[in-house]
Amino acid sequence: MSDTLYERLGGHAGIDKLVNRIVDLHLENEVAGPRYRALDEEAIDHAREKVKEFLAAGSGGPVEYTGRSMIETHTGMNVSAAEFVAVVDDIMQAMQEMEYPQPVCNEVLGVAYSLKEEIIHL
Ligand code: HEM
Repeated sequence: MSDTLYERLGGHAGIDKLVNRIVDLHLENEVAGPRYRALDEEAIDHAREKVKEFLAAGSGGPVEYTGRSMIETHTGMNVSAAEFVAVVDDIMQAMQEMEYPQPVCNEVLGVAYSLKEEIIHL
């Protein structure tokens, strides 16, 4: 059997490092940054840990996602399509910096994009 996406992302350690970098990029992001900079440290830490769980569980890792659904989380924010693209750009930039192979980047891109309707304009 081929490796799960979780394994190709480097398992717990890989996802830990990847999501830390993604959230750092979000905080600096010109388009999406204000959303994250508005959170206090506790809320950012919480979101960071939930995103790690979400990615680990969703990629086939031995982890249970204990956070809220994407619809529940993002409802009331009225996230724009531009903010969505900005967030996906950060994910791709972090993955490129960490030199994941292109097929792994493409797979994560596909997963992220599939969530668009559960995140924007809610
Ligand atoms: C594929 C794209 C995305 C994924 C997988 C994702 C995932 C998540 C997860 C797992 C959480 C934590 C849920 C919880 O607290 O239980 C979260 C929180 C959050 N997300 Fe997203 N998100 C995405 C896109 C976006 C976009 C485009 C924005 C807007 C710029 C955004 C803004 C936020 C904010 C501000 C929080 C913190 C909410 C709070 O503390 O109440 N997210 N996201």
